Amino acid sequence: MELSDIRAKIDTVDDQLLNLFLERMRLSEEVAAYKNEHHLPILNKQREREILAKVTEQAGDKERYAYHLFSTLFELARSRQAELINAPTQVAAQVRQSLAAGGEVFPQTGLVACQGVEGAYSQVACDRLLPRGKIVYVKSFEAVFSAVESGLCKFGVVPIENSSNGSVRAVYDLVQRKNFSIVRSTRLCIHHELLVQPGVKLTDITEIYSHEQAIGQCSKFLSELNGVRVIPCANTAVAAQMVAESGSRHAAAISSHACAALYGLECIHDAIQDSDNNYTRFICISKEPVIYPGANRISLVIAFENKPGALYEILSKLAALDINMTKLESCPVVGSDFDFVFFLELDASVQDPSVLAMLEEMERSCAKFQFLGNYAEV
Ligand SMILES: C=C(O[C@@H]1C=C(C(=O)O)C=C[C@H]1O)C(=O)O
Repeated sequence: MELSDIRAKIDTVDDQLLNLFLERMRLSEEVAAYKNEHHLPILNKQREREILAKVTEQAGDKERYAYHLFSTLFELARSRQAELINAPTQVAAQVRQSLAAGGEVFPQTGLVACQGVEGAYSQVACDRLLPRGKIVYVKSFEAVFSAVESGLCKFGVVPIENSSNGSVRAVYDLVQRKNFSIVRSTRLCIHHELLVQPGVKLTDITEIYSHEQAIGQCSKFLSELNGVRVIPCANTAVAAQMVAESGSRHAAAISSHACAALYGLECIHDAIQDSDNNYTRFICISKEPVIYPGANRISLVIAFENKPGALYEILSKLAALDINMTKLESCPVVGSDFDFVFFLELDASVQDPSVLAMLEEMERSCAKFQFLGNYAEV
């Protein structure tokens, strides 16, 4: 048989399939109305199991394809039923409230909580994110969140991920736990330097201080040094301040070029980070959910049932809308038996009704769904 003849037959089958599919969806809409009237749950696992047992038995060697096809049909039927039955989603309500709170432009002024001291990379990020904001320095990431939570500061700035060292888990944990909203983000190119008291040589150094992230980003350089203790501290700028104030001729700090001038230190090695393309992304958080004009990036935390195809189902929704995913990372839930949450970032805006509809669908189908914000990267 010619290829065109086979394809003509496939076309006929597709027509039949489509009609049957539409008929199946229509029937599941009827079921939805019945369930609504009788207060029954959408999911009926037993019924699905029975159908799967029957169709896989009838499918012979195509058993696993039939399983996949019918699992997808159930998913679509349930999703449609949820659309018809469910009360409005939380994400829709949150988006409505956030857009209303957003006003015309991103605020130009306000107090911003920033971890560290003058010269910290977070301070550079603060200047970029809110050029006319007034910085309040605090000791830890947690303290940034507390300052915003208590209303002391309108905004907080924290690092969220680094291009060579991955996500800053502590920050992701805080954003989730405390229900904060991301309202802006920025990316800084980070160059680390080794700073010492004037005149100190590399061979004099026995202790190097820096923040854990910076230590991780300079691992190659550090592995080539002998007899040196690497000591984590709160911040790269704090490390420079400590070396300056200690007056020690055996201590060095991994810190920024700006901190050398700020704390009267000398750079004896520059660009010591593993990669020249070393970027850190910082986010600006606020207590209230707000979406400002120009928002084009969405951050989410989701979790779903641990079953084959679960992640695929989520990703297929994005593919269907041609949405670019800029981040997908799985993280174990602390204290659980290998439960995972996923961090997602999308190039999308909730102003697009199809994007909002997709988020609602995700919320309905995911065991956990948290909308962290829709914001602009500046
Ligand atoms: C359509 C129904 O709702 C859901 C979808 C099913 C399906 O698509 O066949 C089966 C069971 C339910 O989980 C139903 O209850 O019959």
